[in-house]
Amino acid sequence: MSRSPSLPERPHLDLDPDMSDAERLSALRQHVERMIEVNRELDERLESADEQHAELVEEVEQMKARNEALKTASYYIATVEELTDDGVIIKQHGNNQEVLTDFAPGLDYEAIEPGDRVAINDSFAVQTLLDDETDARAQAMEVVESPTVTYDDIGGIDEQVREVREAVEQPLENPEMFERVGIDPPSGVLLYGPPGTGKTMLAKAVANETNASFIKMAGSELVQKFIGEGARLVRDLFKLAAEREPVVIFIDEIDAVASKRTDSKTSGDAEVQRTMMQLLSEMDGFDDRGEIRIIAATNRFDMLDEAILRPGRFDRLIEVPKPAVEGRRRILDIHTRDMNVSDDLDLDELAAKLDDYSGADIASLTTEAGMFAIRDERTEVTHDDFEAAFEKLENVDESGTGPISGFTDYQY
Ligand SMILES: Nc1ncnc2c1ncn2[C@@H]1O[C@H](COP(=O)(O)OP(=O)(O)OP(=O)(O)O)[C@@H](O)[C@H]1O
Repeated sequence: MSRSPSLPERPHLDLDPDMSDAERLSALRQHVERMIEVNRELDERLESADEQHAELVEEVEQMKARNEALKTASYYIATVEELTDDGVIIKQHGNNQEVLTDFAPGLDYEAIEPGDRVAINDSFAVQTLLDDETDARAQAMEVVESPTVTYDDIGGIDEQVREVREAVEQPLENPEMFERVGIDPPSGVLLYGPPGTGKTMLAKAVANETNASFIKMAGSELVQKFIGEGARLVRDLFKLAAEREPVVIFIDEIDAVASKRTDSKTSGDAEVQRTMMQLLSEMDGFDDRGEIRIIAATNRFDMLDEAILRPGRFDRLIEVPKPAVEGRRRILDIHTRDMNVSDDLDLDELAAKLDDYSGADIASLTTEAGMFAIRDERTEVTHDDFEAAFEKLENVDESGTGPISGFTDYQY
């Protein structure tokens, strides 16, 4: 907005004592005329300032309304195809529907170009331009430069740790070994098993031990939260990985994007298919990708489309089960090692009774036991606290509202 020019100068009346009456009269007349002129100029300025004020008030109202709308509504994502005199042509992601529409009031349409991604509302009006920082890419992926989880933090699944190290660590650290032997390293590793058994930990630990970055993407989010963007995000995921080598890509809940084909032809299914095809094509072009290893996880092995299990894709399958009693004992050890526990704590006894508990369940149990001590204003956690925590979690489970991940339904 341009600044207003300075105000007109106030007229000055200069009367010389030697002036004749006629001269005085003429000077006064001129002064009055000049005053009228300045007054008129000021009136005009005032009017235009009023107009500007009204415009600004309207703009603020529009911004407020847009802000509110942005805060409350959920939008669809579209790409701008063309800006025409009649409006803007956009193509909605997901269903590829092309629509001639308009911009919401107050949107700076000059900043928008074909190819830009925008958010549109139910009536297709363009609500906002999505810039790279608010981009779904940033939200959909968790990037950890150097994860801190180590193999020592993982209990009860030593054999799985060994297999993952062999499939992921060796190709990253010792690629020439595979060349010399003349075999391709396993392409992708698929960890399957019930929730909360340490699959994510395992992927993070292997990234940590190989000094690789860790990029996580959740399959369920791809299809539920970033509707219409799945394929693009998968492409972005591999692009980002290539920028960050060495890197471990972790795709959690891969069943959400790679489940068996269903017969229905809904656009949702087509979208999931597109996302999976993109994933497969990225994996097929994987050989020459250098130091990128890919690990996926699922609780629903039975749901997976066989296409993703073919050689060159997820060709190393590792089952991560719930821990047996020795595993539970080890996990209890790990989760109590930084706790201030009393001498009476009998972890063997606890491990024996935590039948069907996952690692995540055991982690909740130890936190819960600590909470009992805190409630009693004690700093030492006793065996009874663990018993009380156990009772509580068992009851929560019976009422069906529990936080216990291992007790959720799964098939694998
Ligand atoms: N084997 C284990 N050893 C030690 N802690 C474990 C183990 N498994 C799970 N945990 C605890 O449970 C938490 C969740 O585990 P994690 O996210 O690795 O499970 P997951 O198998 O990836 O689960 P989901 O299938 O639900 O994604 C961990 O942060 C850790 O505290």
